[in-house]
Amino acid sequence: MDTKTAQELALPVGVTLDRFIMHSQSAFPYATGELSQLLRDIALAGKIINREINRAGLVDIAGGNGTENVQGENQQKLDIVANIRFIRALKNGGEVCAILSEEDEDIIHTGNNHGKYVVAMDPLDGSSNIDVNVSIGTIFSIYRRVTPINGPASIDDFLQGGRKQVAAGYILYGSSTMLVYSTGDGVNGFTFDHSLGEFILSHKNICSPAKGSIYSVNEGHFHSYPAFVQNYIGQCKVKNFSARYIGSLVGDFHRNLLKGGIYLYPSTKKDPKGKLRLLYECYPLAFIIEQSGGKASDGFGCILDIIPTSFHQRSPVYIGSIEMVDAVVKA
Ligand SMILES: O=P(O)(O)OC[C@H]1O[C@](O)(COP(=O)(O)O)[C@@H](O)[C@@H]1O
Ligand SMILES: [Mg+2]
Ligand SMILES: [Mg+2]
Repeated sequence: MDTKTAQELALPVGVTLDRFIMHSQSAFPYATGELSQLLRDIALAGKIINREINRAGLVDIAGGNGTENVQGENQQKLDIVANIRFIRALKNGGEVCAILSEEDEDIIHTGNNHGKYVVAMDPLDGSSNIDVNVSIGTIFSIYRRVTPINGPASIDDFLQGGRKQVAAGYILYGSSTMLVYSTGDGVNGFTFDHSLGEFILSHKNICSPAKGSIYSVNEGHFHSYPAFVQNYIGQCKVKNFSARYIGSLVGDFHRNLLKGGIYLYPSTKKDPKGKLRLLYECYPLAFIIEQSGGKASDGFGCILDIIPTSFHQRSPVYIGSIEMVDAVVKA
């Protein structure tokens, strides 16, 4: 008979997100728990959206909705479902006084005027991949409000600039579901354990490798990219780098964050400002990549130093391993 120790018989389940948040909070003696609660609300919304995504093909929430968002893009049903689920979770959580979403033109006031935080979000990233079972995600960015508590939030709360984010992250709905975030003290990743219904710490203190050999860019637009980008793509081919592009920013970003690589969405003749949105795509991922030792540039300077002027403004973005981002802007 093979006798096992208690430890072997009952392997620890690992550190739950809840415990990790509590532990991180205890490092800040004056913390009052609102940001911790907000992170839990985001995790809850992520679990609900994950469930909706997993069963989208079984219930009638797959495909287009026949409506357009403020960007003039055709909304997928899941774009709208994810948007509603996130807004509801943040409203009910009580810590967020206002939300800016890719799917809505203007600020969404939650009615929690006592709330200290505002959230900018891309509820469903990689919409073109929803119906074809390719990884998609949610991206979020959190600011402490600058307008007085107990009054309504305003545009000033959202146009503070990327370096004023107090936390940011994403949820990746892929072969596993992961929540990756930072509160300015390193980057950690949590994998969703369906059987427990818990996010469990699986990637502690993620560091972006300084070098990489993966480049992610839509080469279909090659001829309308600026010369330095065309040069850089040429250099990647000469060096036999691997081209990996799934068309979901969160999925491409996450792979390159772990393995080393660069994601590029340059300006094009059609979109001189690029495609991606500064406040809820570029800023939050730039926050994560800088916290992990990588870099995010618009081709001229750091993404986090761009002064924001409008809710849905776009920016070219080159993000990933520091030596690769330095190389593209010099190409
Ligand atoms: O089809 P393209 O032009 O390569 O663009 C793909 C990019 O656009 C996006 O889908 C934009 O995000 P949304 O899906 O949230 O609108 C990114 O996820 C992706 O990297
Ligand atoms: Mg997006
Ligand atoms: Mg989106």
